[in-house]
Amino acid sequence: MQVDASLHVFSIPLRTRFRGITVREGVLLRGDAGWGEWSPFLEYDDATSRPWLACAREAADVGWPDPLRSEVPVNVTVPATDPERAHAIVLAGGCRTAKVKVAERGQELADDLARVEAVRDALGPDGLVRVDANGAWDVDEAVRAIAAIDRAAGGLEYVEQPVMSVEDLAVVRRRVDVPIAADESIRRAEDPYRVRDLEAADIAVLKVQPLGGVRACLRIAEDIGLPVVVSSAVESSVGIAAGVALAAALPELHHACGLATVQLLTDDVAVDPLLPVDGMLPVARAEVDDAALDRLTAAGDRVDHWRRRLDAVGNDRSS
Ligand SMILES: O=C(O)CCC(=O)C1=CC=C[C@@H](O)[C@@H]1C(=O)O
Ligand SMILES: [Mg+2]
Repeated sequence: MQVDASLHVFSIPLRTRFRGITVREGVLLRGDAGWGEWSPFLEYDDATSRPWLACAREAADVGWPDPLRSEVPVNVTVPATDPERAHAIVLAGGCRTAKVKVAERGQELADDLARVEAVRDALGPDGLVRVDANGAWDVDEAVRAIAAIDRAAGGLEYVEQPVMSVEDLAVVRRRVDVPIAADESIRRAEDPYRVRDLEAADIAVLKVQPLGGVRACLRIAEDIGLPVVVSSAVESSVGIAAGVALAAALPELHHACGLATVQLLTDDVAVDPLLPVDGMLPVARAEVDDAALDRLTAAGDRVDHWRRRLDAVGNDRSS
């Protein structure tokens, strides 16, 4: 049993391995405005994890700006899995846009081509296919792979972070016809605005936890001057609600968002999990389900781990 009822450590297995993880852990914090989620990935250091905490505190203590829309279009997220599974995930997802992971370590370009072909087959000709390489290619690999994947997909909406550095991103953007989206070049960069200054991307992917919350992201969206795709960090519905709040408060939203990732989890902490209906998520806070909290409570040593981590990040004032 946990002592502090306003703090809860959860552990939820994933359906399919995603970004190297099979279980999602994090902390739910309750404040005057409701629940917030703090779930920096396990390998992140204290400084990297601090904006994630600002996002959780905004949710718990203050709440979010008023929404400008009542629902948000989303993509189904397809892990770097085999074509049959990718096909089934897209069919089950019920979305018109699919985001497909490519360039996974240990796989070949042929694996990516087979996966995007299967995704296109499942979506039909009118759906949109986008891919995310998480910066795994060098410039020449990216140029070759993007052309091949674009053909296999029957046309790509965009490619997210094909190469890691923002300088290389700018070079790739000038050598391919497919639009470029920046993710790590914004959320992991010392200066997110170099993407704008180097004209390195056509689209900005914004994630509320790594970038410090809804208000912080609204400022970035305004200053960066690019169309925005709000994407998740594979949170429970409590964390996803913050991303939905950002997508709902953006003055303009032209693309589906990467916020349907509760589908990647085997369970959730909410009474009504934030799952898409006809490719749309409702703009709503997640109501936490006490029975789910009990069911999904992390083991004692993991609770201790997260409490220590929270103390370190909360008390560290070095930046
Ligand atoms: O954007 C989506 O469809 C889902 C979220 C997603 O892809 C990611 C969430 C968290 C970590 C990342 O590896 C990954 C991404 O790079 O965008
Ligand atoms: Mg990405």
